[in-house]
Amino acid sequence: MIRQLAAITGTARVRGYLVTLVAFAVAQGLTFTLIVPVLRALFAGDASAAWPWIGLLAVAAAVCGILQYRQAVMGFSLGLDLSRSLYHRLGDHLATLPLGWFEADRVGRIGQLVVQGARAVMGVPAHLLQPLVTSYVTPATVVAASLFFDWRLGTALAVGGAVLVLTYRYTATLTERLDHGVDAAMAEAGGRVVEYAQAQTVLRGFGRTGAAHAELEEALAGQYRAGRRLVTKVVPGLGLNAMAVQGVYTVLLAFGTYLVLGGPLGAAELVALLALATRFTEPLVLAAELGGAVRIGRNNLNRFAEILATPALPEAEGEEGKARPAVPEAPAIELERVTFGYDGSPVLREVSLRVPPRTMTALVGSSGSGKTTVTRLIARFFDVDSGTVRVDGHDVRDLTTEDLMSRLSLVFQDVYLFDDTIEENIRLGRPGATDEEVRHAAALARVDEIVERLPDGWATRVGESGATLSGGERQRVSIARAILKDAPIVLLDEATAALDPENEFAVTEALRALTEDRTLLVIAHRLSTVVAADQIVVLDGGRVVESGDHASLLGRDGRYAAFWRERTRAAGWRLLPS
Ligand SMILES: Nc1ncnc2c1ncn2[C@@H]1O[C@H](COP(=O)(O)OP(=O)(O)OP(=O)(O)O)[C@@H](O)[C@H]1O
Repeated sequence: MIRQLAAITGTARVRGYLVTLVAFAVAQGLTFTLIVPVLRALFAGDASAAWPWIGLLAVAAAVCGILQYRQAVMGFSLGLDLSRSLYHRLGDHLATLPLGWFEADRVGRIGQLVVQGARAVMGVPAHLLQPLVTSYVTPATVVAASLFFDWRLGTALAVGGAVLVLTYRYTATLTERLDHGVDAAMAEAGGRVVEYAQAQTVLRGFGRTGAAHAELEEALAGQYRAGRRLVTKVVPGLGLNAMAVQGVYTVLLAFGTYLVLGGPLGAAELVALLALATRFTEPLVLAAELGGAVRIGRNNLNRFAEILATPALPEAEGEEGKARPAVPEAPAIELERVTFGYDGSPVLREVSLRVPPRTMTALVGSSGSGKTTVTRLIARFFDVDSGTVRVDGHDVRDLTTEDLMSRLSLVFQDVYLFDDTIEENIRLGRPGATDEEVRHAAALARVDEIVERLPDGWATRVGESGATLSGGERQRVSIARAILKDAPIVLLDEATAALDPENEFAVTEALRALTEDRTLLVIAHRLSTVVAADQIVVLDGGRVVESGDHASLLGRDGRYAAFWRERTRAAGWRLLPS
């Protein structure tokens, strides 16, 4: 855990904190132990011999107080720096990760980690390291200092301490294994509750009202079972710990009394022994209780470390803000024998296609044939396994992210709108755009019609993820963004969901404004788009099986002709002889 902390905030900071902590714990142990000479002098009736020790005790207590203050300040500031540094490093690293890494469940987990995990990690120095270090160093100092004053006293405390540490270690291992089970069961139950809440529309729509949701019930039962197993182990463990404390205490008392009666130990030492035993067991009990919290802290640090260790896409060298000129005569988009798989098995196999500048290419194919994957590779969400993806004649790996993205507008189906005004959501397309330019793009995408209906017009916030807008309206805002961005190449995934006639018309108009005089690669779902394309590329099982224009492909009577017949039948169209 210390190594992980050092990796995040720097070795020197952590080392400085640990040194202060150890100094504080030693000072605390010495302060406790100085009671021995004081008591010894007082019991001997020699007050003048007691005063120097009392003076030393006061100095040690003052030093201890100063060090305690110092380590507390250092611990809290280290915690704050830790969370700040984690946020920064996480933010910097996320910006370099492949876009394809950001799947919905990952984003959810990052959210959880940032909110809960960072808070837990923040408390690690002050709430975990401090008690842990003092729990062991203070008793060890007490033992060492007692040995100096009286070897029998020191030996008795050392043996008692060792018995307690061993007992606590044993009970900790009993619960440690079960802790993992409880963690997993709690995570599963938490996930199921969230899923249950999110799936309410579906559940109610299919008559599954009330609490009857088998997966949730099973997860909650699993959590209960894991909790019970933990209780059955923890309670005996706690009992064993308590018995060990009482046992050590009793044995120390009996042993001390025996030594006093036998002569070698004085009453002062016996009182000191019992007083020290009390101070001594407290930190050890605390250390035993901290086991679970240490594991949680370590797990959270591990989760952060895992994200930070995710390799970034290698970034090409290039001058900031400077785009490479397009290679003359090169296709705007070119895939050359591209093979790619998300997790090993290829999803695209030897795919080659060329999209000349200012033409429209339609990608068609059955669900899962790889259409979306082609567009993701062009936008470099991932790097290809083999082959090359070129934009304006350059391998996308040779373009900086900024340069590549300045050439592309992505209009995909999962439109993300921020909880801000429509205007600001559109401005995301080009942050430096003037109000007039934003309004102009909005008008071309027919977003101004939406704004007229909103209660506060342009100032209306669209809610989280644009929740107050319909699917078609959200898409129009995303098209307005792309119009404002004014990139020469547009990658478009046409809406599959049926839009109402008004939205359908508006979206078609908006797309016309966006795609005019641009290079367009579209995952086509509408037959009118397919017919209008300069080139149609048919994908099947990750391979290009046919390409050409509508008439030539129909004439070939192959896969495309079959696709066309099926789609026209489904849409209620009749295929007219050409
Ligand atoms: N992030 C991912 N991780 C793993 N596999 C994926 C991922 N995205 C897609 N796939 C798989 O890759 C294959 C191609 O998916 P892709 O989304 O490119 O197809 P598609 O032709 O666009 O399908 P659809 O028309 O249904 O959107 C599918 O088998 C899919 O399960």
